[in-house]
Amino acid sequence: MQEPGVTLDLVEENAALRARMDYLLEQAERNHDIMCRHHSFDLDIVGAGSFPDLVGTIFRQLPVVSELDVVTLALLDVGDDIHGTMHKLGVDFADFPHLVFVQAEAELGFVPSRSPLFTGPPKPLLGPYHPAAHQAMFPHAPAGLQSIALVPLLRNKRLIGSLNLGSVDPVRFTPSMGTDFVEHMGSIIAICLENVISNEMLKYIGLTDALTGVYNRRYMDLRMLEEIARAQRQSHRVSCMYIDIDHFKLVNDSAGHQGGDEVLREVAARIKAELRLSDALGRFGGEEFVVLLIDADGDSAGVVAERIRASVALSPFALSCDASVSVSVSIGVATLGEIGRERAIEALSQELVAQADSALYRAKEGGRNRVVSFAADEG
Ligand SMILES: Nc1nc2c(ncn2[C@@H]2O[C@H](COP(=O)(O)OP(=O)(O)OP(=O)(O)O)[C@@H](O)[C@H]2O)c(=O)[nH]1
Repeated sequence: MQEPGVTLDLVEENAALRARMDYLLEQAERNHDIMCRHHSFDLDIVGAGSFPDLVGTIFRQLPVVSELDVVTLALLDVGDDIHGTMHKLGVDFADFPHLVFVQAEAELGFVPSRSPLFTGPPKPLLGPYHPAAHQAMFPHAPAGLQSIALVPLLRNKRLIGSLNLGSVDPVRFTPSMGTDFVEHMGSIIAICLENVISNEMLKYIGLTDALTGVYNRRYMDLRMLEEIARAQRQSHRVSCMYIDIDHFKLVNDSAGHQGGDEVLREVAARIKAELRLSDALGRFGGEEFVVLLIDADGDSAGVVAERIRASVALSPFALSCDASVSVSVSIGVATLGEIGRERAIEALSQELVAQADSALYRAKEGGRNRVVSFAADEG
């Protein structure tokens, strides 16, 4: 027969073990849950089809998945290439207040190793949040932000940015913590970022004219179909301008091919300066540009065309060879009338460009440096 004290000890021990097991089971379930959420987050970012889709997913999901109070991304963007290209592709950065662009590696805050023995890539920095040192990485830090992790984003051992995690919990990130998990997260995010950025750059190259930076003909053809379809749905007007530099051959002959290229770039810039953000400017080839004016009737298109003509003719073009050259443009304008639903969009698009081209022909015939609008009776 056992003594009563021994039985009591066993019961207590049993209860303690049971409580410990319940705790461990709860932890295991919680970890499993976190793992599943991270797995689904990984799948979502790997599947992101564009730059805004990727950064949007990171900013939306990561704070929830990792129970963080703030997540920011800093991208190393020497020469403003990434920011500039995304802007041209229509990314609205106001949608991403936690996205930071830095021009130099030093701004990311990773201290380069002073040890001659260790020259590896930077490691994550975990610890307390100090506004003076870290505010640039957290431009909209939540009140009471206490601890942070700055995780380097590396591709082929090259720093491309940092993933910055923040918590109001002072012990969420401490210098003594292991960094395997955040490094793993950083490496997946770095691959995804590099991937979408390269794809967006390729998309941009495929849609733009390398010399002037404006859209190319392929883009304009597609955009025209899109805009005419929209105009058909919303019953607004679409106008088109065909712009051709006058006697451009003479410009090339006098200023050389390089001087001619500079003139093409400057003409594109002067045209663009007169347009609304919603309008589209493309180079159709050689010295010809086409502008698509959204929600603009014939009269307002004529006014914009006249502004463009005047701005090109107003002042000579200063060239890098110290010479300057005076240039003018001729412009043909056409507007789609009531867009009946029975007409095919492709046919309407071709007709619009052909009418602007025909008006341009008249402008050239009429003496150049002028704007001519297509008249319906030209047929
Ligand atoms: N510099 C430069 N020249 C180009 C480029 N593409 C086409 N050209 C030149 O543009 C000129 C076009 O000449 P033309 O079509 O005869 O027309 P134009 O001299 O402008 O005369 P009009 O249009 O009748 O006023 C040619 O000399 C082409 O070589 C380019 O990318 N760069």
